[in-house]
Amino acid sequence: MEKRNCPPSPSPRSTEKSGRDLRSGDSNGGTNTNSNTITRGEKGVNVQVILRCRPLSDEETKSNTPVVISCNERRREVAATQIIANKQIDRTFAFDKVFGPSSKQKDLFEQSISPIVNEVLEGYNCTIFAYGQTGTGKTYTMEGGGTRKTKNGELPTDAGVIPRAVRQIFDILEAQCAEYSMKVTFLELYNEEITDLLAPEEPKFPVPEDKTKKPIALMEDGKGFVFVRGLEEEIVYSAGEIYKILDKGSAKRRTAETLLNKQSSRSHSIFSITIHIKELTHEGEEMIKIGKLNLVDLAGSENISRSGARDGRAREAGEINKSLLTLGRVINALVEHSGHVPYRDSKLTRLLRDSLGGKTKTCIIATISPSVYCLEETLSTLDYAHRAKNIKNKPEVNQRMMKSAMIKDLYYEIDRLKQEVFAAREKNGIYIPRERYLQEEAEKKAMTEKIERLGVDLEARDKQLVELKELYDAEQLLSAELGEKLGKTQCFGGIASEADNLLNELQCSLSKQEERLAHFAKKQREVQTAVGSLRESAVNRTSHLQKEISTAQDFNSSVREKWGVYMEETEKNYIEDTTAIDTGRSCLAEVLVECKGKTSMGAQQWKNAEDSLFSLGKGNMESVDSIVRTGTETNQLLRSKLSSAVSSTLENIDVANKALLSSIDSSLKLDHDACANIGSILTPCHEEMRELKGEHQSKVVEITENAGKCLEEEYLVDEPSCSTPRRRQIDLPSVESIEELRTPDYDELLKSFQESRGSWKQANGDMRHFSQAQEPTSPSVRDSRVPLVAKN
Ligand SMILES: Nc1ncnc2c1ncn2[C@@H]1O[C@H](COP(=O)(O)OP(=O)(O)OP(=O)(O)O)[C@@H](O)[C@H]1O
Repeated sequence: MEKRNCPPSPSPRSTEKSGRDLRSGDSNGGTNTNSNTITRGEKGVNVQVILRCRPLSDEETKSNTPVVISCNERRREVAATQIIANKQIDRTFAFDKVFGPSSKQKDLFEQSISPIVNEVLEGYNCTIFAYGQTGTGKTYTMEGGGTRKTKNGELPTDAGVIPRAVRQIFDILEAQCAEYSMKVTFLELYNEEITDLLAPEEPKFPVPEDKTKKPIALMEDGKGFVFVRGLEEEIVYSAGEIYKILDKGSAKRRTAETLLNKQSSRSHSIFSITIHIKELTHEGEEMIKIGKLNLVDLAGSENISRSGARDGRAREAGEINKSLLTLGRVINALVEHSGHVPYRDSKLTRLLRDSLGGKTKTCIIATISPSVYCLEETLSTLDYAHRAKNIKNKPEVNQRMMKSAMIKDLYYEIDRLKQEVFAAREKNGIYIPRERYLQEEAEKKAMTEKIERLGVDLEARDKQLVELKELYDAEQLLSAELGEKLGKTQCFGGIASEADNLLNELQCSLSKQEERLAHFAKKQREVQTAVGSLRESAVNRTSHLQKEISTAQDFNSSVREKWGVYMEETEKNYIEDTTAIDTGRSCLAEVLVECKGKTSMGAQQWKNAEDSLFSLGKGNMESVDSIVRTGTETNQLLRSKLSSAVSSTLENIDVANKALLSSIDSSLKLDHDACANIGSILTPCHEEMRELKGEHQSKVVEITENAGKCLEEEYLVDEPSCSTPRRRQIDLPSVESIEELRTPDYDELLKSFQESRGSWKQANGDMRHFSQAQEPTSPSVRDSRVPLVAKN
């Protein structure tokens, strides 16, 4: 809140550290001892002011932001520390209740708000404001933190005043088994325009954001009560629904990014809960008790330029200031008991008129930050809130309504709404019932005529006034002349008394003229005031009508647009449906034709069967019988034969199966034995082969060595020695020796092998294996042996 917007607060009695300045300011002569009981003076009840200081945010803690606020909850005091000219100065403020940085949502509600909610249930109107700089926790206090889910029906710990109040209302009413209904409204005030935050989302098509939030009008009824025309009222059946409504409303709330708080809300919001409770009088008459709770979350009260808002939001800044400024002025006027309280200067104060000096019970929750960087704003908030403590309201319980009267009222309301709906549905252009439109037009005309008449009257009276003034001046002149003459004629006694009389008469007439003149002047003033107010109300009504007409036109064009789209869609669907129906119809016809053919064919067959049966039945009934009988007998015979054949076959199969199984068993056994034999033969063979291989290798080495020697000794190339060499005896191998080296053929090899094995087996005494190995039965055995022998 800008300093210049603040109401001029009494100069603080600041002290240095040693002394403390307690600014109780309670006009009733001291601080409230019981914060829950609002101080009741002769002239009314003081507005209750609660102070809440939020904790440092994580970022502030990380950056070691110095704390300059200390809260003493027990003494209900808040102290702000300032350093001025190197001196520490503490300024202390007392409130009805103080909640420090570690205070819980639950504590604040139970200690300060819960009693107010009880009073709402008693039939009072109550208002709770949250006032403070952006980011100090107004929304947190009113709505709650981010947690939206309820656990086992319990509210989350960070739930704020609104959900807790609703929960308490439901709990109490249900415990009392009361018959009641509850409805809520949620509106936003931004740039002096009111928006319904619960209005259904109208446009299906992309519409600029501002158009979806149509401003709605603030009206005054005949008794001077302010109301918001056409505001959506949602009936609530459970506390849980409130979150949905809050979410719906909050999503619509305008927020703009500022340097101080990214989600800083630049608008005021008013959430109202109205409860109707049925009561029975002693006489058994049904009465309705009505209580209303307004929960107001004001826009950030800080200095706009400090928050970083720039050109684009100049108007916004101005308008927000306008509302808060007027709020401050209203508070000032109330505190100072000025004759004129400027409620009408802003919509906020018009809407909350009854909460400020009216019949409503009011509580202000002032929120502050503990940071040194917010000290200026904090002091401003503390001053503001402290000053507001002196406002006195005169709370009154709302008059109970007779149920029957209320029902009657509701019927009227329903009728009015029906008319509006009808007009909206039927008419093109203006969406108010024709009757009302005509009435308003007639009123407007009458008012214009009245203004004109009054204007003419005023002119005539002006003329009259001028004439009277002239007359008065002439009389004054005459009186002066007569006075003079009287002086001259003093000596003449008779003449003097005559003149005296004349003078008296003249003075009498003069005073009469004066009276008439004053009367005319008063009349003229009255007429001028009446004309002024008529003119003002005419202008208001005209602008209101224009607004309504433009809203209606907007609505009309959007409906037309929707209607166009709807017609297009319908036509498309109609064409699609017609085609589908045609296709279906032709398919059906085809199927029907087919069915018909099949039916007639069936009928024909049926007829044929009938005919043949008939002819059979007629002529050959007996023969048919005998045929059937013979057939049955033959059938039985065949069946018995078949069954005996089947059983004997099955037996045979069984026997054959068994034989097959036993032969398979013996074959398997033989196989097994053979495998075992082969295994026992193969093991020694393998051993032998290894030995042979060893021998062969040593032989190969020997041969290679011999060949080398031979080459060296016998076949060296002769080198020239220039002399005739001595004759040498060359030792050539004989043909037989060469033949000996040749590999014998397979049969011979086999034979020699068998002989060698025979001698080996005999040496081992295993005749059985030997005899079996002599004649290899399986080709695999032979195959595996041949290459082994050939290799070695
Ligand atoms: N008493 C508190 N305890 C814990 N966190 C808090 C408290 N008060 C505020 N905060 C946190 O501080 C941040 C700002 O709070 P909030 O949005 O309620 O401020 P505000 O005054 O409503 O701001 P604006 O004017 O921009 O709407 C939020 O993150 C909120 O959770």
